[in-house]
Amino acid sequence: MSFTQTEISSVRYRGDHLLILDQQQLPEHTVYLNVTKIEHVWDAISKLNVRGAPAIGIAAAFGLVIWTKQYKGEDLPAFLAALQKQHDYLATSRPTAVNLFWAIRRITEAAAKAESVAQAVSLIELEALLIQKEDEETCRKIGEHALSLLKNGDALMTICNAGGIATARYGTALAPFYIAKEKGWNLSVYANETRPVLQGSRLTAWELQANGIDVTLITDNMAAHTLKTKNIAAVIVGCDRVAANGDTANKIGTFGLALQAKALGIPFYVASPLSTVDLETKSGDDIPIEERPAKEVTHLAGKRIAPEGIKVFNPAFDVTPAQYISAIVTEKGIVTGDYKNKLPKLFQEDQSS
Ligand SMILES: CSC[C@@H](O)[C@@H](O)C(=O)COP(=O)(O)O
Repeated sequence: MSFTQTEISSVRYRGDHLLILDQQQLPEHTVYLNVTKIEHVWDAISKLNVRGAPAIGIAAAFGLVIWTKQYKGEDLPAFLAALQKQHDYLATSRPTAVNLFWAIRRITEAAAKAESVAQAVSLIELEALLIQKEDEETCRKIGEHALSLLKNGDALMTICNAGGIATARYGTALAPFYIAKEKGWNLSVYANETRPVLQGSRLTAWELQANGIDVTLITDNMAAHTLKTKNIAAVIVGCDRVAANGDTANKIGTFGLALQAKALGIPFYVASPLSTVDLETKSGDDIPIEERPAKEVTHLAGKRIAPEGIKVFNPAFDVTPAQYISAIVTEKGIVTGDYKNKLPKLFQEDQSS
């Protein structure tokens, strides 16, 4: 199967239903789930059919949209109270990626401006469409900024999937590869397979290969050796939540990569939309880390690979302390060091522009 960046779309809004690219079936099958109910959106987020911080936010926002389309009633306060309940319900689907909470809050805030239920429904739809459109623009800008840290011919390393299918388009950490290709540059990337659920091998390798980008797959325990021997210019990763002090939660294994990069003197970059920066979370210690079912560790492709009854620890994310992060690349530019003082300034500029 081959596609271009224009065709990649993790969430497609179709008025009364959503088409969600089922990322659990990739790379074997490219299947869109037909989603007609908010409960299905909750399930799709929780079961990783749609995953990646921005895509989770987009799916949740449209989940509220399809709920409004089924709502019967003309009383605005009752509608807003019911909307808040649906907001709170979706907020329980996954805990770490702050884009989920950011997006559904934007939806309830948009609805609060309405003077009738009909107007609220229309404002909610517009807001969800805007969140999706803005994310595409944001990702492109992140890609352009990230590229300014790189040069033609560089080899990089990444983990998990922070690509087009984790966002509206382009991705965050993978955006520079797409922009580089447009410019006729040659960037190559080593993708960590990303146990336990293999977003690196199933998604990143698939997405980049389908777009003609030079990608080499490695298992997670090959990272240090690869960094040391393959002349890697930088590690670039996405993120699920950046705390006010720059500590960053991303897919489990990211912290290990940051430590390895530091030990080898290789820059470690985090690609982050401002929607993933959470100034209300003071430090990495305050970021809730999702723990997922043991079966993700004890089984591979449905086959048991560990003894029955074994104890399992399965954190989905880890936190890289700010001191290991060479730069955070946002749509508003690149921030290096002193994140605590510099990150809030990006939001101030955001409001004045
Ligand atoms: C642009 S996506 C950024 C992050 O959400 C990504 O790196 C990641 O860790 C995703 O984890 P996942 O558990 O697959 O949702």
